Amino acid sequence: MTTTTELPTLPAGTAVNVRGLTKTFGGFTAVDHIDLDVPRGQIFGFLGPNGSGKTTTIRMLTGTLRPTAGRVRVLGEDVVRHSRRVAPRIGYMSQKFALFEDLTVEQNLRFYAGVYQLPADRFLEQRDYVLQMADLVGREKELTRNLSVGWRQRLALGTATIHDPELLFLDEPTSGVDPVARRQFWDLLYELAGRGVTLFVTTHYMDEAAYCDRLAFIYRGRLIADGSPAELRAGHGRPIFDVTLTDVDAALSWLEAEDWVDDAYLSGATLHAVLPRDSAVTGKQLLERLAGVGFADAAVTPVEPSIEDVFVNLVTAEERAGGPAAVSGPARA
Ligand SMILES: Nc1ncnc2c1ncn2[C@@H]1O[C@H](COP(=O)(O)OP(=O)(O)OP(=O)(O)O)[C@@H](O)[C@H]1O
Repeated sequence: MTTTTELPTLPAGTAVNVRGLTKTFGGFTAVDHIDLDVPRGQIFGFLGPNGSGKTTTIRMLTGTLRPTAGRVRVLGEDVVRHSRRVAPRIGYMSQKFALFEDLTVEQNLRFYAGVYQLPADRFLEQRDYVLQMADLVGREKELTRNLSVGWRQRLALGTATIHDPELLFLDEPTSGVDPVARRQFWDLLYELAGRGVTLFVTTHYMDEAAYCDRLAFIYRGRLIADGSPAELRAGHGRPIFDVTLTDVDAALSWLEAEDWVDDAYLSGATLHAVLPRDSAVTGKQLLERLAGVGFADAAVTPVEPSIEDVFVNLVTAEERAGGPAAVSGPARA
């Protein structure tokens, strides 16, 4: 049942404050007692694999889905009780880009300005800003259906910000676009953050984590860590070696079976071998052991943990501790 008691006062600098947020669909728990605090003016990255509960969380934060339990406060308002007060102050760019294909770029912007009841003069001001910010100047009259995915993504950002929101939720905004367009899109997000907009961004691209001020990891509906990228990396605390060689699959199997190796997995084209926190095994010894079992062409380099390493480590720990059985739940109702 949703809590309806008055909530205690929050520090002024908090954009999102969530306690015990839970959503169940039938017998399946998609979001499981999440606590979150997002400071104003920050880029907050909400990371997790497909089906981990990111969209369900965002929908509860934006007031479009009622929580099964828990408290949600956005910009100081209780979203469950006062979603109408919050709506004009937030923007939401959904995973599927809610754009009208048969309308032009400008008509889409005008439509969303209408949804937010922007006065005509304010619309003109905001339209000019959004077109310039999203680099859409000159494309005002183009039909949305004729735009490439990258341009649609920019237009979707434009429609989500046409009313100049204080807080913007972006659900996998860079999904399905090439790495160059992804990088350029992040530049747009930095521009918005530079104007003081708080950004809550979900992604399953681990490299995008580095662009965020603060991160939270969700896995199977549960929050398994949060902190700044530096804090999360420092918390990893175990030696990692990058292993390059020809027979990656065989080396992976061998490393996984060795009891002096904590974890081994593919990281891009190379292998990462994670040793226990108190391991005395050096890179040179690891190389010798690999050579000793026939991996003669192996090269070993010590590396600092990336955010992906941190996430793999957390997921492994969660699984060893016996988390819920399946990442995917039932089909959507
Ligand atoms: N309306 C619904 N009815 C039943 N199950 C649902 C519903 N919405 C979401 N789910 C399930 O809840 C789980 C979390 O889904 P959610 O969309 O929040 O994940 P996600 O992390 O956003 O992943 P993706 O990026 O793939 O959308 C999934 O197992 C999904 O199938």
